[in-house]
This record gives sequence, C-alpha cells and structure tokens, in this order.
Amino acid sequence: MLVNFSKMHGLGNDFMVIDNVTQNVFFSPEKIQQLADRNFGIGFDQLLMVEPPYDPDQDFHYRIFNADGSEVSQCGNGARCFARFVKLKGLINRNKILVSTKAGKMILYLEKDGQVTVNMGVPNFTPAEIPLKANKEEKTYIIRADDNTHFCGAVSMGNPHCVLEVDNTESADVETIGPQLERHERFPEGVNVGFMQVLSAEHIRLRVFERGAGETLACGSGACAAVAIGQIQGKLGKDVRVDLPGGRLRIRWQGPGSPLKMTGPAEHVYDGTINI
Ligand SMILES: N[C@H](CCC[C@H](N)C(=O)O)C(=O)O
Repeated sequence: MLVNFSKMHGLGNDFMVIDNVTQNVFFSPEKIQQLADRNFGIGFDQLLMVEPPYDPDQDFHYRIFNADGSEVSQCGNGARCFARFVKLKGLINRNKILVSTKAGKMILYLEKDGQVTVNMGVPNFTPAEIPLKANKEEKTYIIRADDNTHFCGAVSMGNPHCVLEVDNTESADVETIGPQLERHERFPEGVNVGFMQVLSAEHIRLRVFERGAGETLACGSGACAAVAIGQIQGKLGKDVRVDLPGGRLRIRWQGPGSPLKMTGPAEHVYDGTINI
C-alpha cells in the first residue's frame, strides 16, 4: 500500500505528517518506531495523523505519536506544522483553523508573516490532572530521583511537563536528569522535562528532554509549560521570548485561568511516498 506523507519541522522538532482525510492509514506502535528510526526509517520526533473532525464544530482532528510509538495528547510544534500542512495540501482554505486532539480543542492562526499562532488553552496546575502524585498544588515540588533532589514546577498543557531552573542550559545535565524524571514514579503517565535558564522576565533559554522522544531541538508545549510555571513562580512576565536549541518561540499568557498563546514557525521540507 502506497502512503503519501510530508516531512515538516517546527524549529527542528521534526514530524512525519500523514493526511488521513483522503487516505486511510493505520500504524502499529512497532511500525511507528521503525518509521521514526533515523537510519532505517524516515526519521522523526513525532508522527502526526490528520483526520476528519470528530465534532461538527471542528475542522479536523489530529493524533500525535512519539517516536517510541506512544500516542499523546498535545504537541505545540506539531500543531503549527499541522496548520501549515492542511493549508498547503488544500484541505482548508481559511487561515483560522479549529482542531481537536485527545487533549481538547485548539484554535490555530496562519499569520501573514508566515508564523503560526496557537491558542494552547488554559495551563492546568492541578496535580491529579497533570498527572503528578502530590498532596497539594505547589509552585515548586521536591522530587527525589536516585541520589539527587530536584526542585521543579509542574503543569499540563494537555500533556505533562515538569520544569527545572538551571544556571546555564548549556551545562545542564539533561542526559542524566531527563531520563531520571521522564519515567519517575510520581509522574504516572511519564513527563516531559524542561531545563529553563531565566535571562530576564521576558527572555529564557530552554532545553527539553521529551517523553517518548528524548531531547529534541525544540518543544512547543515545553516552551508553554516553562513560561506558565516561570510566571506563577514570579520569575517571568506575560510576553516571553523562549530560545530553544532549534530557535525562538514567543509565548504570551495573561495568567491563571486564561489561555496561553504560542507563536512560531512551521516549515515544510519535502513530500514522500512509502510502500507499507
Ligand atoms: N513528547 C511529548 C509530545 C510532543 C511534544 C513536543 N514535540 C511539542 O512540540 O510540544 C509528550 O509525550 O507529551
């Protein structure tokens, strides 16, 4: 069976994107792992499957799978690439796109300058809904892993995030701490781990060790999580530039209870066809 796909990226966080509106494709977790392999497959951090809407008030539904084959509920960089993809492929001719994922509903805007703005919804700090095992909601949690003690904020952007503040993202021990926390027993569904260096109230550097994918060049929902956590910790303002290894995102958030907005690029690299 021939399957058409597009290869895309948001600041180097790369995706295989499949139109499952005009195609009808299903991949097992094992097949996704094989396709994600950068030597033996296409190579990507996540697979995005674009589907017809589940609700009549949405334009599309889209599903997100990590490179390890796990299905997840949110992908910020993926949302921007999804919006670019459906316009590029003529699946919609509007610049405002309504889409649902397992996490809920989002509104995406294709901007005139080529950037994409995503209304990521309201950050959720309730431990049980992150999910995080904790007696009560805190601005900072103490998490013991092996012989280390970590101080991190935690939030759901539709997917779980914890964020640690570091003096310098360059020297942060992402390779050790990332896996320690990714599958820590206090995060029953795993967690994406952010390492945030605060340069000013309007500017941070960030690296993210992603659940199910490892460190990526950028993590959109991770950037949103870092700004939301940084703001409630009193370290960040309402309009923040986030510099990730792959490039810059703009995150705006008016504070608890209000929706958070992310603006950044979405690039199409090539189209391909695979025989599965
Ligand atoms: N690894 C994430 C999904 C992809 C998120 C990231 N690529 C983004 O841009 O938000 C998770 O397991 O929740």
